[in-house]
Formats: sequence, structure tokens, C-alpha cells
Amino acid sequence: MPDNADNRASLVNRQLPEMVLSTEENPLTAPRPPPEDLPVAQRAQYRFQVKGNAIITGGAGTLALEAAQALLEHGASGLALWDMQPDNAFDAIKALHAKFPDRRIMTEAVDVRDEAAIASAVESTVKVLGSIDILCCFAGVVGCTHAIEMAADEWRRTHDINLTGSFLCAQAIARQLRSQGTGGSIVFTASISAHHTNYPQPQAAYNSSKTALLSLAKSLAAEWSSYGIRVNCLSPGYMNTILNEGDGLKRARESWNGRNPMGRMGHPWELTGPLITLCSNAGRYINGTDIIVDGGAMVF
Ligand SMILES: NC(=O)c1ccc[n+]([C@@H]2O[C@H](COP(=O)([O-])OP(=O)(O)OC[C@H]3O[C@@H](n4cnc5c(N)ncnc54)[C@H](O)[C@@H]3O)[C@@H](O)[C@H]2O)c1
Ligand SMILES: OC[C@@H](O)C(O)[C@H](O)CO
Repeated sequence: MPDNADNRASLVNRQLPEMVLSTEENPLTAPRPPPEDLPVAQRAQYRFQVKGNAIITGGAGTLALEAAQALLEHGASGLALWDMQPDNAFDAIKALHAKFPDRRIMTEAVDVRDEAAIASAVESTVKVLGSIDILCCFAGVVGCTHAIEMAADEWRRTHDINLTGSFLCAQAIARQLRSQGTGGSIVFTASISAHHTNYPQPQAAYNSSKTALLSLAKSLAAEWSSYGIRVNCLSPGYMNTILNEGDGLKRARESWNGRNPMGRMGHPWELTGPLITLCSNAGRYINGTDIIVDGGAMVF
């Protein structure tokens, strides 16, 4: 690894790769309003229709499975649920197969920290589904350790999964979308923790990994828009999922609700409207940003 002085010298002499911005003529980023003659009844559907196939990381988790159902309801033709523990989704996937017998729904055991596993999952996903159009990154972990006590391993693991894992999956899918020439939508799951510091639970590693995701989404949106790839984040507030269950968090939950104008946690379903927006025509001009879905938790 060169030291800083060498780095600076090589930067001065290096030809930087050009960042190609999209132009008005790029068909991948054109506005695509509904055709004038589309009947009124079909215009709303056109706006929120999900086309093609989606990969969902952390696909056995609560928010991810709710997203899976929403994507199918809005028209996704196929889904690949990638998770380190895909068997946890066994019953949920059985139910999805029963509700949507005409769609292809597959699972893959993938650790999002593992580049080789991601590459092989892209290959097998494309083999089964034919192509990829959407990536939703839900894989994530949270710990509640005081920063002063935190082992370096916990810090690294949190960032490796929440931040680097999202980057590695996005990069692999962007390469696939570029080779397809189709464009697509990538959605990271950040959090209100990306915007403010959780209280009362100490979550320095989690918070900083999620804040970095916001910045990553902006950077990738800038670099990849010429391929027709939009990159955005969703920032859920406190949602009713396993992540926030357990007696240990009972007092925290009371405190979260007490500081939320709506006085309650979010239902996983309540995240799916914004997700569908980002993955459909409705979100065609939304790029490099973040949608906060928290019931107003950060207004105080
Ligand atoms: N639940 C909330 O209140 C809330 C709020 C804000 C943000 N989020 C974020 O939403 C996402 C999903 O949260 P959830 O509540 O559904 O949690 P969850 O624990 O139900 O789901 C997380 C999933 O990620 C998987 N996973 C963990 N490490 C992985 C790895 N290395 N590779 C692949 N998969 C891995 C887990 O097996 C699990 O299925 C997380 O990124 C979380 O930080 C959740
Ligand atoms: O900030 C809300 C979430 O990101 C998260 O659910 C919580 O902090 C986990 O305890």
C-alpha cells in the first residue's frame, strides 16, 4: 500500500476515468410518461407497475419478505431472495408460491460479504430468472454495544455487512445491468439512524454504517446514471420486526413511541409504498436520494 505522499504523486499524474453523465437522448433515462391513449383505468397501474425481476438481499428477513410480496403484487415476474440463512424464509416462500403460482421465486444462500458467493449467485439467478432489473439491499445487522467497550471485530462486522455488503451486491448487479443494457433500480436500506443518533440504545457502529450508505447511494447514482441505473435509499424508522423485539428493548420501545408524533412503531407494510415508488415508473426521476419512512420520529 503506497503511503500518502506516493498516493498524492500518483493522483497528480493519473488520467482520471471520465464520469459519463446521461444526456437527454439516452433512452435508458428518458421520462416515459404513459402513452396519451392509455385508458384512465390503466394509468395508475402504469405509474406503479414493477417490471422484470428483482433480487432482495437479507431476503429471509421481515422487511425483505414484506417487500417481496409487494414487488410481486405490483407485477414483478421473478424474485431471488438472497440470505445467509435462506431456510428461515421457507414458510414465507411457500406462501408466496401459493399466492403467485405464475412467478418464479428462488432463494440463494449468499453472505453479502463474500464476493465469490455474490458472483455465483448472480450467475444462478440470471440462469433461472433470465435477467435482473431491481436490487433491494435489506441484509443488515445491529448491535447495542457502548462504543467504549466495542471490540474492533463488532465494528468491522457491522460495516462489512451493512455497508460493504451493500456495495458489493450493487457493484455485481450494476455490472450485470450494464451488460444487459437495460438499466434498473437499486435500493439500499439505510435507517433514521443514518440521520440522527439513536436514543436510548448505543449503536455507533450501526449508525455510522447506515450514514455511509446515504453517501454511497449518491456516489453510485452519479457514476451509474448513464447506464440507466438509479440508486436510492430508504430510511425506515422503528419498525415492528424481530430486530426491535426482546425484553431488553422494552424501555427503548416506550421511549421511541413517546418521541414519535404518531405514538407507535411502523408496520413493515408501511415501507412498501415508497419501495414500490423507487422500483417503478413512479420513481423514474428519483435518483441519489433517500426516503424517510418514520412516522415523524425525527421531528422533535
Ligand atoms: N426493523 C427496523 O426497525 C429497521 C429500521 C431501519 C432500518 N432497518 C434495516 O432494514 C433491514 C432489514 O431489517 P429487518 O428488521 O427486516 O431485520 P431482519 O433481521 O429481519 O432481516 C435481516 C436479514 O439479513 C440477513 N443477513 C444478515 N447478515 C447477512 C449477511 N452477511 N449476508 C446475507 N444476509 C444477511 C439475516 O439473515 C436476515 O434474514 C436491515 O438492514 C436493517 O438495518 C430496519
Ligand atoms: O433507527 C431505527 C433502526 O435502524 C433500528 O431498528 C434500531 O435502532 C434497532 O435497534
